[in-house]
Amino acid sequence: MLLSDPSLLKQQAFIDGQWFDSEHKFAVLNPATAQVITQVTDCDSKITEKSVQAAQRALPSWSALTAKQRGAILNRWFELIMDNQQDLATLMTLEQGKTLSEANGEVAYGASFIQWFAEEAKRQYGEVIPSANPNQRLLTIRQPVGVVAAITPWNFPIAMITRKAAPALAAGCTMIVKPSEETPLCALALAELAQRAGLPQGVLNIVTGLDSKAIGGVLTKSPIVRKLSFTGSTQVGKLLLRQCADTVKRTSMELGGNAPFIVFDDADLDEAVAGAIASKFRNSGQTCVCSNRILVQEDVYDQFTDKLTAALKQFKLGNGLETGVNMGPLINRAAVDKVNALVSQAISAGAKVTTGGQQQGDTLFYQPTVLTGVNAQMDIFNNEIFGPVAPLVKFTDEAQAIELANATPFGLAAYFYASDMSRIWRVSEALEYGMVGINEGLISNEVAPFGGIKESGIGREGSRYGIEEYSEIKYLCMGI
Ligand SMILES: NC(=O)c1ccc[n+]([C@@H]2O[C@H](COP(=O)([O-])OP(=O)(O)OC[C@H]3O[C@@H](n4cnc5c(N)ncnc54)[C@H](O)[C@@H]3O)[C@@H](O)[C@H]2O)c1
Ligand SMILES: O=C[C@H](O)CS(=O)(=O)O
Repeated sequence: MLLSDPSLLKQQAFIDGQWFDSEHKFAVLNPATAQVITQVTDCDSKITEKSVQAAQRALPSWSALTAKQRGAILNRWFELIMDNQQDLATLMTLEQGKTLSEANGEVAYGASFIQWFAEEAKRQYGEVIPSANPNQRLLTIRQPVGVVAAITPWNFPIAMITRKAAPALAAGCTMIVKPSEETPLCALALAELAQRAGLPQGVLNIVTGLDSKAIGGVLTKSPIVRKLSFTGSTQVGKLLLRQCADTVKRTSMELGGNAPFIVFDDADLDEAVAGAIASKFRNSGQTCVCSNRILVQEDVYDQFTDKLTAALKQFKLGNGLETGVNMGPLINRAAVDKVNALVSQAISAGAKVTTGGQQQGDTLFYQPTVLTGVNAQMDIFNNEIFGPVAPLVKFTDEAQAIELANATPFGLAAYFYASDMSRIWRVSEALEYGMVGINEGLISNEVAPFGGIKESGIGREGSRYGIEEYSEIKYLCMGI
């Protein structure tokens, strides 16, 4: 085994502080080799119901702790995650495929949310409101939402869980997490370290299973669950929003993206190429904030294309465990098929390949690819690629760039490179997105509000706003 602490490899669900087995299991595959890593408990609706009951039982005592007491346990969890960073990164590369260096980065990024919200817990202030009635005194207090369910994706198997669990637990909530069936191992290892940190039983529960519809059905229909925090595709997000309506749950939705990356004629082209590579090819193009359409002003289009193509020809595709590999495989066959279909349709509609454009044999590896001559009528312009393909679109002026950038139902992240300050203000304000990178391709961190508008989501994660998603404001009116 590749782990220095093999006990971090867990195969059972984590419910009510116990490792929970069942007769049914499912295989976790290594996308780089197609080999089975291990088998994991396949939870059904009944087991999911047990996790909801466990979270409900744990709520009174957990929420009764002071914020400082909860923060101390979260800080210990943070320390244990960082102490075991290498093993967690190895587990991540094995089950998700990203390179070890990216996996190490994600472990630290994921842990940073726990460190941040361990402190934010202590700053959940209420307020005294000047009364208009001399016989009344008015104030507010903050209280935890209660039992929270989280459903998370495979592309960031640690960070997408801690970005929810950290603020929820800090606020005094208890949580049931259903990780992606593609990447349950990191979630279970997080639970093991939470238990070592002293997190009381039932506060955090991990329900692993193939039947996400059944598990999600229990979590969305239970009146005990007061909030659903979902990260995943817009299609599933819409479904879950509908399912939450019957019990009027609070929701946080971190959904799909279709990020424009605009290169104006006054951009530093070398900086723009570096930013495009960082925002497009991270995690093999499988992030919600990946550049999905690269819009380049006509005067610099050919120069930018040549620079980007030359840089990508240096990329080394391979098993993320190997040193020197820049990019790993896609997560599964469906992901490769989707990228193949989008590239084929673009080429048939007139796009040209300057590098890549091929799946590597019958594997899950797809070459880093640049397409030129892409237009807004192509499927690749209007769909989230979720793969290592950079479609280049030529534009004439600023107004056309903004129109093209805003021409999708999504509004998560956008990027642009320019040097004129008036343009930077105009474009920043005109882009219909929750987050904008200006001369920067990597924008995610624990201190800033992460989230989208339109069909990219509801709410924010990280930052001082992230904990508000897990607390309720109670108004107290005191007659005197
Ligand atoms: N906005 C963000 O912060 C963010 C972050 C990461 C990923 N994403 C988005 O997630 C997508 C890729 O992740 P994915 O393939 O895991 O997404 P997905 O929507 O297929 O799955 C996400 C999670 O939902 C579960 N799920 C699927 N169908 C369900 C159902 N009917 N009921 C209950 N649960 C269900 C899955 O098992 C998984 O745990 C992309 O669209 C990406 O943009 C968004
Ligand atoms: O896939 C979306 C995640 O939120 C990625 S990150 O937060 O930008 O690392």
